[in-house]
Amino acid sequence: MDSVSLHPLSDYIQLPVIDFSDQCLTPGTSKWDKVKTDVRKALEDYGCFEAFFDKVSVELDKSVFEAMEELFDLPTQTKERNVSSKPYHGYLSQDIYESFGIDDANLAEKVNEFTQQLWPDHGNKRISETMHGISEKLAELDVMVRRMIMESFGIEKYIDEHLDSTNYLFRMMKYTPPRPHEEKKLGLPSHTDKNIMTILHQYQVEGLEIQNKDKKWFKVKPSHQNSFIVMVGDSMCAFLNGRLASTYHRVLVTAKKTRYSTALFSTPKTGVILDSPEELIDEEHPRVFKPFEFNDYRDFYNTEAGFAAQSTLHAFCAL
Ligand SMILES: O=C(O)CCC(=O)C(=O)O
Ligand SMILES: [Fe+2]
Repeated sequence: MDSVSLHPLSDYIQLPVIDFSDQCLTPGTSKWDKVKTDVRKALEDYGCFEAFFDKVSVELDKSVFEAMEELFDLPTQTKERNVSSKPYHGYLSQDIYESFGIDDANLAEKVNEFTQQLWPDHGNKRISETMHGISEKLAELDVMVRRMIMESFGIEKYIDEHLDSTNYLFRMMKYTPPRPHEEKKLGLPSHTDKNIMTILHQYQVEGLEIQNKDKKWFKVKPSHQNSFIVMVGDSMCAFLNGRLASTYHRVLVTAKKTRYSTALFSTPKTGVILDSPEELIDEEHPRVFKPFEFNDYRDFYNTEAGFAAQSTLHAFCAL
């Protein structure tokens, strides 16, 4: 982990805010095309944007927050029962950072399996419904954004195949506040997400920071409670032949309050080979990456070389 003392306190950035709350936001409408243009521009400029999305109601948001408090309050031994066959998909704990993971969180039975890991007798219906509820809604947002991105690059004919080749991981994060004598603490070091797209949400306590094109760090402060930060991951970057870059981000905690956040990651399914459609490769845009399988990429990230690389994606598969 890089040393916190190297990080001066960052300024705030106002990311583009894009409104996804319109019930009539459907493909083919002029409203859709306008939002699509904004999404493409924001992702070219920042690799991320703030989505205003009121399909996640204030009540649901509150239930997710309360459920997280309850989950993280469980004894460590219980929390460690959240395991997954995939590395880094289960319960993790390192220094001030702790997190749970739910594979295929948009499917009710998979979320039930998660609560059954923690409460083997009868699961936890309330928490299952809450976590499934938010994952389902955020998956809708993810699908809209990916559809817009693909349309904007003229590769809409691959949308169904692309959507079929991915699944969702939902993670819940807790960051313990720095001790009284500490000004700040790095909760997550600088990284790009390895998956396709990520939708992040922080609960009241800030800490998420992103790097802009000039490599300067900025604190992200969403402008609404119903805001979600939508980010390009390395797999989307590779799929688009590098036409959108993934965003470097980190969590630097300065507040004296516990920070909770959630993330929905759209992720390539096991066995799927990530390759750019031929429409995105021409003389002006030569092929940037070799095709790859996502698990191989994640395994590479877990090696010393992969973790140390300035860009894991380039180190792994750049031509
Ligand atoms: O907690 C956050 O806001 C960010 C989490 C994150 O970047 C990640 O889990 O990859
Ligand atoms: Fe991340």
